[in-house]
Amino acid sequence: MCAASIPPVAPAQAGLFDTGPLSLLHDAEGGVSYHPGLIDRPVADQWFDWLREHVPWKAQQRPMYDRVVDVPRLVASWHLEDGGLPDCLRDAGALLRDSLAVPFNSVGLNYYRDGRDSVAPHNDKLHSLVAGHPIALLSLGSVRRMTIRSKQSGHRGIHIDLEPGSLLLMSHQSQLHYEHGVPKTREPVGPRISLAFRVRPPAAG
Ligand SMILES: O=C(O)CCC(=O)C(=O)O
Ligand SMILES: [Fe+2]
Repeated sequence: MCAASIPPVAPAQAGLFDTGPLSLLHDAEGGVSYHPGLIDRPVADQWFDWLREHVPWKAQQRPMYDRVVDVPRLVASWHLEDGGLPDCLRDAGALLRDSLAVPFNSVGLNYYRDGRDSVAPHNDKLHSLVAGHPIALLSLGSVRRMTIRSKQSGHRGIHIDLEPGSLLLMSHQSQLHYEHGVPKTREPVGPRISLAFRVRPPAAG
């Protein structure tokens, strides 16, 4: 079980978001914001260790032009109602649902083994999201840098270092106008896991 020896959820000492959210982009739905220290570091580390070892990580492939290429990270996903949902994912989901008042019902996990793993610039697929609700990315493990860039050419991107225990909140609307990604790096970075909480329409699970 994850987090068996500690309280199910331990938001940072000073309270949820008290360590200072950073507003990165604005729109009518809250834009994009960064919230360091959502989860206390020892809890974040314990969740990371447990998930890394116990999640049935999947290597995926996808077509690219006339080839099939490896997706450069490992993934997993759960519906938050699933019986086999690990405790720490249930706790993290409950914390986010309660504190943000968003009915998150799914979590997608990304495992970046080292600096060669990445996610290319993209927006999350809007057809499999319920409009009006944000995407919440909870980071565990090593720091990785995210780049967020306007889809309009000529705009410089924003770079944000995603620390363990932090939350990045992206509005649904932001997915229309911005792309986000975690580029590969030659820096000697350790492994990182991100938990992406979303509100899926019932049919999409
Ligand atoms: O690892 C991250 O923080 C980003 C993951 C992501 O963009 C996604 O799962 O769609
Ligand atoms: Fe994404």
